Amino acid sequence: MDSKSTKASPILTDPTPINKSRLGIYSSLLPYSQSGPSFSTSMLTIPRKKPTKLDDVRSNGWLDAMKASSPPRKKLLKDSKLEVASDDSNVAYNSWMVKYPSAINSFEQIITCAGDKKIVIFLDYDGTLSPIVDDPDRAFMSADMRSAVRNVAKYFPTAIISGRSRDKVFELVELTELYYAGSHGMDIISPVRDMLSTEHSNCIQSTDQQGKEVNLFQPASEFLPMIEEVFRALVGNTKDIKGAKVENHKFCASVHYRNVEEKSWPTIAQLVHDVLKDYSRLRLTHGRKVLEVRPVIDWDKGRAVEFLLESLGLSNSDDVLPIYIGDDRTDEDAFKVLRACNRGYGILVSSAPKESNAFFSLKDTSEVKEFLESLVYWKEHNAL
Ligand SMILES: O=P(O)(O)OC[C@H]1O[C@H](O[C@H]2O[C@H](CO)[C@@H](O)[C@H](O)[C@H]2O)[C@H](O)[C@@H](O)[C@@H]1O
Repeated sequence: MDSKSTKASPILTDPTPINKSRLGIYSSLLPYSQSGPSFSTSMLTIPRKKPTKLDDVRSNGWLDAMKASSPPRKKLLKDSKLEVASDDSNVAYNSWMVKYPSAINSFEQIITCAGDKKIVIFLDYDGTLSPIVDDPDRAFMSADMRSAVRNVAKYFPTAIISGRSRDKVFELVELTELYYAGSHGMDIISPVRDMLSTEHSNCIQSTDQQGKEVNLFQPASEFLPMIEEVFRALVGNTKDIKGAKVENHKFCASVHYRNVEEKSWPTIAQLVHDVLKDYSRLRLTHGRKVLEVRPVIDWDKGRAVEFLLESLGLSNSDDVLPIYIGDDRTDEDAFKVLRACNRGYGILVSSAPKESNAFFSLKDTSEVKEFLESLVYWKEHNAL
């Protein structure tokens, strides 16, 4: 393996105060700020409440984020009150779709805009290619979805960008014709390009499972032992919480609370917080009923999209139309990149209204499949 690097590392040597804010622990929100009040205390005596065990996660916003982290599953309608509520949510969803139109209904508009441009497809995995299920180990992709992705990849360069480890997502997708980025884009396999490997630090030439020469880019490689250590601590700390599950995704770790009783959410959040407080170079982000622990580096799914476009020789080009389909908060970083450079489209998969940087929406994984199939049909029947 030949490691060449010249460009600055994306690793941020973050000073502690910034890390605290990244963790959501703003000093002004802490019950007992170390810095003290900015006005004279001789004028005013503020009675201070004794901190309780769960104050950290109540004050830093983790709990609110956890409650809002995934749309509730549809309940069976048993009475008329629920029917009214359902009608209301349909109205809310339909008016939300004015801002985020269906990518299926807007298909003509999308392909008109594509014109002769080269379409590049980026796909998230969980909630996009496989429906959200209770057990992350059983989030399988249907055979029809696999076939839709395989067909899309015949005509358009296609990459999967997942929060899971690259190996895990490859095991689930099983398609060798795609490019894969695991650990929220912190572990990327891309085609060999000499120019690229000298521009990015931590980019090395390697071989993939099929023995093909590839570029392996791992901007957070130095965090590997730290994530392993934190993973063990998280497993230990949460072992008595019924339903909790911790996954090691190589450059990040996930703590799932989907199967944990809601009354124990403050406890699990506090236990994760207790581990993280000793790691100022790690931060926490929120996914769908999952707390995600990741390095404080200037790298995310958006940067991964830019990197992959560059690896494919398709960056800075007006004849390229990237389309990114994803359902999660981490996908917003990719939507933002596409919106900021004013090319390509983010498509949010959501059955509930939520603010997004995407341009279009799809309701669920079956609509994702339909959209991918439409692209293939269009390519086979209309494109040159
Ligand atoms: O970037 P993604 O490919 O969407 O991965 C994000 C997380 O996905 C998985 O968790 C989510 O899906 C599970 C299976 O449906 C579900 O049980 C869980 O509640 C969801 O959060 C994965 O297990 C996580 O590690 C990923 O970070």
